[in-house]
Amino acid sequence: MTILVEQPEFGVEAEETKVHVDEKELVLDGGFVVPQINSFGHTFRDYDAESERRQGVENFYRTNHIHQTYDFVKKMREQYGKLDRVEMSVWECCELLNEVVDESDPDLDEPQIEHLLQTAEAIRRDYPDEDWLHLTGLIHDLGKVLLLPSFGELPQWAVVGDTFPVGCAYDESVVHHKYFKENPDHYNPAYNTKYGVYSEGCGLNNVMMSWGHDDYMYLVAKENKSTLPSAGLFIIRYHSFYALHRSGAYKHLMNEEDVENLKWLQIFNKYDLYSKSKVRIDVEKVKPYYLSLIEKYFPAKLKW
Ligand SMILES: O[C@H]1[C@H](O)[C@@H](O)[C@H](O)[C@@H](O)[C@H]1O
Ligand SMILES: [Fe+2]
Ligand SMILES: [Fe+2]
Repeated sequence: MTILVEQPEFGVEAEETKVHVDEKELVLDGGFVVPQINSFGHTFRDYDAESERRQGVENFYRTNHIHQTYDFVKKMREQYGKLDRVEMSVWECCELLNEVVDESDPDLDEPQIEHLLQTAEAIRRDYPDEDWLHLTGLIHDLGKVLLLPSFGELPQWAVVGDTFPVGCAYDESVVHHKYFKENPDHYNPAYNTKYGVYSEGCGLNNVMMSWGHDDYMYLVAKENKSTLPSAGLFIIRYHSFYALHRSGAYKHLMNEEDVENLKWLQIFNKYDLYSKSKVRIDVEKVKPYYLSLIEKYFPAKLKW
């Protein structure tokens, strides 16, 4: 089933999506209600709104932008590519996420497992036949376990937040862009031009993204031979790449397959972002369904 609304153009906020307008909220034809405000009374992804989370989120992005360099990402990819830390199932990993708090998110202070289930269940209601997309919703943020001791206890700036390419100029649409002025790559002529070390249409697969939960979870899914379709893996890998999927930056690096997959990512993003709420999901009730999907698309035990 398809959502019978036009997808917003790049850079156009969801409020402008052509849907039924009901004073405070928007109803997508599939049934999903896009709220106008988050749990803190602000519009979503408003990084300047005065709220209890604002300063912490800005500090987070400052450190993130200073430290995410080309060399750092290369090192992390090599290190984590070994997948030699933990062995466990996908569901065990979901349960671990209960311990995790994300300091980069202005819209959410609930335990992460709630967010996973809220995303997955909202997608399931509107796209009942796309079971791969339900599972993608459930697992897209599992990479945040990198914050936990057995996964190397990485600092928040190396795990969460929006992602962006390294090895070429940092685009102005990246949240709190000004802090890149403190990043050494910003002054390196090999890395600070539009293309940097890349070329027109080279494909995102050849681009190094800032290191975090997206790229890590993609690696885990791919190396453990998940049978999720390419769009599912793409969503996991680039769901935090707002500069691309919301602002349309870096499109010159995409190839044809990326263009196709981006359509699914933009659908997914609505559910990832706007399902964040205080409404709890009954974990035990939905667990059997998700266990059956995990069994369909993943081996019983994965290397992490
Ligand atoms: O703060 C959030 C959070 O870390 C999400 O998991 C990530 O996907 C978003 O891009 C980011 O804005
Ligand atoms: Fe995420
Ligand atoms: Fe998410």
